[in-house]
Amino acid sequence: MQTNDKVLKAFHSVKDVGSERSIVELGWLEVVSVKPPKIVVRLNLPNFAIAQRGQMAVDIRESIKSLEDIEEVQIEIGDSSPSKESPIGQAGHGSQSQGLTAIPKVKNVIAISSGKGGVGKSTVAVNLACALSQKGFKVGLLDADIYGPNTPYMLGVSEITPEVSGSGAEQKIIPIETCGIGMVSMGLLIDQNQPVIWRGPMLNGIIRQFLYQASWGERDFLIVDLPPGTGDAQLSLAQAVPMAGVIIVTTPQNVSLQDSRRGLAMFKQMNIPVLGVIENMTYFIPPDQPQKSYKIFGSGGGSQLAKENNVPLLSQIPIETDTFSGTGKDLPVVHTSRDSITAKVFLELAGTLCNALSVKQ
Ligand SMILES: Nc1ncnc2c1ncn2[C@@H]1O[C@H](COP(=O)(O)OP(=O)(O)OP(=O)(O)O)[C@@H](O)[C@H]1O
Repeated sequence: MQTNDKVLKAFHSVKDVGSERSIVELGWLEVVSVKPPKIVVRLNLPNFAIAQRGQMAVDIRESIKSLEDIEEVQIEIGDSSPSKESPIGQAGHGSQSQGLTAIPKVKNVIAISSGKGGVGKSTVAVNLACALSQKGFKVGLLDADIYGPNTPYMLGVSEITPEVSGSGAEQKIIPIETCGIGMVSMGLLIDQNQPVIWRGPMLNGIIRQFLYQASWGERDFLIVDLPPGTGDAQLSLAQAVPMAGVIIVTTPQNVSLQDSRRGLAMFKQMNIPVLGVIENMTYFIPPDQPQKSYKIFGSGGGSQLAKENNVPLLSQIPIETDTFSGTGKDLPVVHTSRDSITAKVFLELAGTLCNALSVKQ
């Protein structure tokens, strides 16, 4: 029989990246119960270390292999009681700390969100995923935007239906591997002719299925492209999985700011780290005069939103014709035109993100 002390010893190798000290020594890990073959532990992380929880969950799972009789570990986050879900619509008061389940072998879950549609959220999600993959990371992309699932088009795989492995309760969706990333889109599995009103309620249940019943395998990053706004998808995701954080995409004009503010406030309320703001369509680069740039949508929106919320402005992305995707045949600019200004901006963004999350490059 394992004692709490013996169990704690097994986790001495799980460390805070910043101080390189064990989370046991730092007092961030508590053993809640030991009932072989299962143990329950609780991670009480200070704010500055929250972004590491995905990696810590993976390391904790790895560490239990050294414990006799223990095959399963349930990881609670924060000082909450086990697995109580807040009903949709009432969450938002620290709900990211309740009953979360990490995806095995998936380290950093990053959501890409925006206040309103059409600002380039999917463009950012797809190109950021490709940029991280070009840096040598294993990257997954979950397109959770059931209202406008664009990523299959942006990756040129809209005609492909993902394969399923196993049978019965063991069935798993196999991500489509393309452009260096593994992608699963709800759009490929939900009938797009079905009225939107039916698709909304379905979302709550299936977002978990896409998180846990896709065979993601080992991924350093899982980028989640959320629908615009502050709806069920955001809440479902926040209540399911520990997230490294969320990135808010906005455009330079002030009109998109009000919606972005609302979105950002919601994530903050749910204790999800806001990693920063990305301003898309900051300036237009004419294809025939690449040395020129025009601020056709005004300026200042991204930096204002970042400043108001005390988060960094992570990146300013230009408008380039190579980035535009509209035909289902245009692959992500980071994949097709590595020398373009936009590809370089995305690669820089990937580096900034790794630094912010203390991920070694
Ligand atoms: N920086 C850019 N340069 C050129 N075209 C862009 C850029 N950003 C986005 N676009 C184009 O604008 C359109 C909308 O972009 P995208 O689908 O990424 O927005 P979205 O915020 O995800 O929209 P939705 O909320 O409808 O899913 C697409 O055709 C995309 O190719």
